[in-house]
Amino acid sequence: MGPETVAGTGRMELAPGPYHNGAETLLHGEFGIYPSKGTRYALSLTCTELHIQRLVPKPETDQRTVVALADVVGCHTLRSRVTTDCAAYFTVYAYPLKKRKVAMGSGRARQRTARTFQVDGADNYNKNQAMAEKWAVAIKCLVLGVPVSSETDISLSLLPRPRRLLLLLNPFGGRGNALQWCQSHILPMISEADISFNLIQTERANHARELVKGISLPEWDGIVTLSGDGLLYEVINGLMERPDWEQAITMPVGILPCGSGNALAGAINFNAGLEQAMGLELLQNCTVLLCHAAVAPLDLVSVTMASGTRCFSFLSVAWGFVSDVDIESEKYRRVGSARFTLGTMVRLASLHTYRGRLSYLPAPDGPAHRPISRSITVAANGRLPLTRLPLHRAVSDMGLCEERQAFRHRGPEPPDDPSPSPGSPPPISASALHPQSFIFEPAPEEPIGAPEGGGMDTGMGGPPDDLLVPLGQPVPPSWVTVEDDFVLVLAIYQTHLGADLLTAPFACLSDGLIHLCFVKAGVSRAALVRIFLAMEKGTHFEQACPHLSHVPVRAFRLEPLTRKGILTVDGERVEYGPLQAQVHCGLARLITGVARLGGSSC
Ligand SMILES: Nc1ncnc2c1ncn2[C@@H]1O[C@H](COP(=O)(O)OP(=O)(O)OP(=O)(O)O)[C@@H](O)[C@H]1O
Repeated sequence: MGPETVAGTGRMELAPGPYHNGAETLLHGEFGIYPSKGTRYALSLTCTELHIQRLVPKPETDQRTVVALADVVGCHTLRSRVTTDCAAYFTVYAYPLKKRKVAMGSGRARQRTARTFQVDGADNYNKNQAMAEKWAVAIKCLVLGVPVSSETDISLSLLPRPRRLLLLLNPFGGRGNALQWCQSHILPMISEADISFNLIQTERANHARELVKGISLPEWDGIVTLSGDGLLYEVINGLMERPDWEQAITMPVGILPCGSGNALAGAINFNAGLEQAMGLELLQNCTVLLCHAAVAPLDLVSVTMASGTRCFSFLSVAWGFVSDVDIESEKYRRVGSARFTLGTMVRLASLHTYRGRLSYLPAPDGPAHRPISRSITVAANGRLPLTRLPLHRAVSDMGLCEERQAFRHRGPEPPDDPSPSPGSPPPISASALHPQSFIFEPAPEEPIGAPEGGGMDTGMGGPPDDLLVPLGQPVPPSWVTVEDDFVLVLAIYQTHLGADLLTAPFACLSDGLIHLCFVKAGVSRAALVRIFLAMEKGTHFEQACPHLSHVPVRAFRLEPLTRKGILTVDGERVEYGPLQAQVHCGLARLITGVARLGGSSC
């Protein structure tokens, strides 16, 4: 069905129906375009798309442009500097993925499009402005996940107030181009999304950690790191070290990948259903998602070392091949993510094995979802100054100026429901993927749960590790122990180990599971290479390599018996020696940009 004249109005409008694949049309109207060339367009807005159909001059074909709202970051209303112009305007900012010719890389990039429509149906400005605002509000609501239907009375009061984000940038992350990417790609986009921000460059390791320990949290709607995974690790641990950690850790955190590994960004990209991406494409994807505001619960794993040090990890604990490559490849940092390929080749040439004892508490068939009561208070007693970029050049150059929109507070966020999403994939059961290992302490009849004595209290902040006993004591009888020679042991809780390494495709952000993966000695170099190559697509488990095992667990203990080695937590080197860990389901909140059941907005 094509455009039709709506009776009584004399205006060409798009009618809902098969034209929009059956999706409900929320708004439709006919507008000019800016700069004006006499061209007229019919616009139709559904929950997921903006359809743009040229009407005058009539196109020879029935071609229309469809803008996916998933690619839209914001919409602004504008007015002409010419006072006699009674038209109002609105601009839609979108970043669709486009193929481009490049010598290397994926050959895709998001390209900014800013389309400005002229609302001129009425003969006075106020009426045209009200219509432009209605469109801008509807588009922004859809981008932010505010429910809108054709019955909704669309007005400014539907919109939450603009978000305030604390951006922390490590100028030395990855290849050191975080600041440049921030200025050229991130800040223009988040300004178009009406996000206020304060950008702070870290000056040293642990700066971000100290900073988040001291900030006034109600001033912010989220803390976002512009670096690799290491800076977010600092933020998470800084929040957990606060006396008010229980409230602090509910602060939504986000990541804009400017590091070399970018594992969590890879997981966020995957969670959003986007194609695997690297470099600038991944950064653009994550920035678009950040503009979409949706927040999801994120599992944290509490890791305790022999010295009693406890930290909170969102990604992985690694020993052997993975941690060796990670730390030894630091010296190739200038080549960016290729440092891992280089490091892998060097390590393969001198493949080490490590003897160790690995004990774990297998996960029961269902995911470990423990609801955590949380609420966020939003106050407006700004302490750190908020900065706002001047509006994007393209707007001010056009002879139009930005409308000031009076955003109204919607009051404090209601407590969100951290209950499991019914849509999440079922967990892989321990029995389905049980490793062919020598088991020391089988005790299948023991109930899985807290050990006698109620678990371990570290005396530090954070929730008690109710599944662990002190490192000096034997693991509870319900645990399984494997003693062997390993090439690598990797406890991973997100899908990705690097932006292009889909290591645990079955993992979810908050499935309450630690995916314990290990490769035992005896694996050939060729088989190991095949595993890592297949990991790019996440098909390595389909190879049925007898040396590769995966067990979903709730807690584990790793006791290295080889004297020297490297242990990492989220890619950061930690003391070498015994350590143990347990998962805390959905303890943190991650800005994912994709609304899921149980999620919320920041
Ligand atoms: N200004 C700074 N100077 C030196 N080190 C810093 C600074 N800011 C942060 N760091 C430290 O740099 C380390 C690396 O940072 P980050 O992990 O963010 O980048 P990366 O290593 O390039 O990325 P990835 O972890 O994804 O490989 C972290 O341990 C962090 O604590």
